[in-house]
Amino acid sequence: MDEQKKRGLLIVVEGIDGTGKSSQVKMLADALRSIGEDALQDREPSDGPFGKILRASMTEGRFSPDAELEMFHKDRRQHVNDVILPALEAGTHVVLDRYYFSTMAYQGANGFDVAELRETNESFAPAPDILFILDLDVDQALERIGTRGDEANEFEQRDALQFCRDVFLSVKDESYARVIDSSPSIETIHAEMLKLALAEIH
Ligand SMILES: Nc1ncnc2c1ncn2[C@@H]1O[C@H](COP(=O)(O)OP(=O)(O)O)[C@@H](O)[C@H]1O
Ligand SMILES: Cc1cn([C@H]2C[C@H](O)[C@@H](COP(=O)(O)OP(=O)(O)O)O2)c(=O)[nH]c1=O
Repeated sequence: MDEQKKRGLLIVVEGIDGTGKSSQVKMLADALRSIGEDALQDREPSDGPFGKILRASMTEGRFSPDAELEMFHKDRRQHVNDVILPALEAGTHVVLDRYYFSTMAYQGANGFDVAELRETNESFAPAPDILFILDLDVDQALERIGTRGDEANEFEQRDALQFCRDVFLSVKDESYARVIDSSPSIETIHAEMLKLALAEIH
């Protein structure tokens, strides 16, 4: 009997802007493929139709908070059904840059109830097999993304990012969560994440 193909792992990378998510997701997916694992690198907002609308709105003008939240949920439903679940069932690991924890954080900072956001998302989106929480002091993160905007904008941005950092850390005790200090070098962080991912895969 041919061996049942093992289901892929959903590996999620979260953290505030500037913690190194995009860098780490690419390095981890590349490293897994280099050792013969099937791995898909992906992101939310996704590259699907609703994700494209959301990304365009970041520069062309934001939706109202309610409309934006609905669009994130539409994007995630389509992404889960058409991309994530099929890949996992085919035995492919999905290494994801942002997921519903970012909804809890950023739409939570926008006034929505964080617990409700989690409940709504977990009613249709599978929990991750591993969640890497890239953690970094907000001021260090702002240094990295180089946005030293005008004073008012900076305080507002800093407060929102602190709220987001606290939301990400609020799930650190879940069995699938791994908090990663993001102040060391990119290579040091990558080595730690790869080791933790391989421990779950094998
Ligand atoms: N561990 C790190 N140490 C120093 N700089 C980093 C580190 N990780 C990422 N960076 C830099 O910070 C910036 C944001 O990285 P990026 O991967 O885009 O983060 P994110 O996707 O979380 O916003 C980039 O210029 C990147 O080179
Ligand atoms: C996935 C997701 C992202 N976002 C926000 C976080 C980012 O500011 C923005 C775009 O995501 P992204 O392209 O990852 O921006 P960045 O490179 O700055 O991380 O969308 C939400 O507000 N809610 C969500 O559910």
